[in-house]
Amino acid sequence: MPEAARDPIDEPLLAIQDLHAWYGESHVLHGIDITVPRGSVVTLLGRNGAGKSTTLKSIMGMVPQRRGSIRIQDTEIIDLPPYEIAPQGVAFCPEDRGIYATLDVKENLELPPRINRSGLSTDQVLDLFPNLRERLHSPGSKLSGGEQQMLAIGRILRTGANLLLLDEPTEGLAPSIVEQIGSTIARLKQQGYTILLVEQNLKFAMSVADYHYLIDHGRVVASYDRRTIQHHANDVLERLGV
Ligand SMILES: Nc1ncnc2c1ncn2[C@@H]1O[C@H](COP(=O)(O)OP(=O)(O)OP(=O)(O)O)[C@@H](O)[C@H]1O
Repeated sequence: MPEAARDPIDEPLLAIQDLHAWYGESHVLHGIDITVPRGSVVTLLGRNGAGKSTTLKSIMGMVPQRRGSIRIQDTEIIDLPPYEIAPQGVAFCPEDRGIYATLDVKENLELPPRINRSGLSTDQVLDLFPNLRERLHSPGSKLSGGEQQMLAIGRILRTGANLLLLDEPTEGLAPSIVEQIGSTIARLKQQGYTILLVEQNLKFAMSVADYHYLIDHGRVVASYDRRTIQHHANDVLERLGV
């Protein structure tokens, strides 16, 4: 089939099948199936405790007990440790953003190792987030929530990852900053990045994503594309408990 005629869903960059995960005795994911096409933005929606963060952490190898299949392109990563998963081109931005309070913006940015040469330079990250350029020598503890989020995203762009896992990037941010994060995600998508993000803000999710998975009690209970989610927005809001 010619490249242009192919449906992107045929070319998943990330494919998760029958993923189970445990914290000790506690079985929290019960057979998750998710496909993330290359170059798409996909959201995981669901109420608190549904298993969204655990899904991202499982991809990154940060949940010690997991079973099923997680493939990045053609590589099975379910049994790999995090330091072997990152070189597959995947990076994780945690919900707490993971900014080191005593390091300044430049030091925080330059901390993670590069996994390949396609990683952005510090200058390129600062072009993407001009606010950070003005704060280059401010310690992490003095940054606003929005600046911390931009720094957290900028930091993973430096690594050279092309699959970005973002855990609630808009949480606690003012509407104007949420808008900036939305524009950044759209720009990253245009540049060819693939993004899987956890969101509770449905309006934001609908504005940035191509596909959505609704998670409840560790299972995918519904999935939507850009068009179908419009028809089910009320239903989804109810399931999010907002
Ligand atoms: N480190 C942990 N140890 C034990 N249980 C955990 C741990 N982290 C999460 N859980 C539990 O696993 C379940 C799924 O949590 P998870 O954080 O994946 O949910 P979530 O959908 O991301 O919600 P939230 O937005 O509240 O983080 C919840 O019952 C939670 O209490």
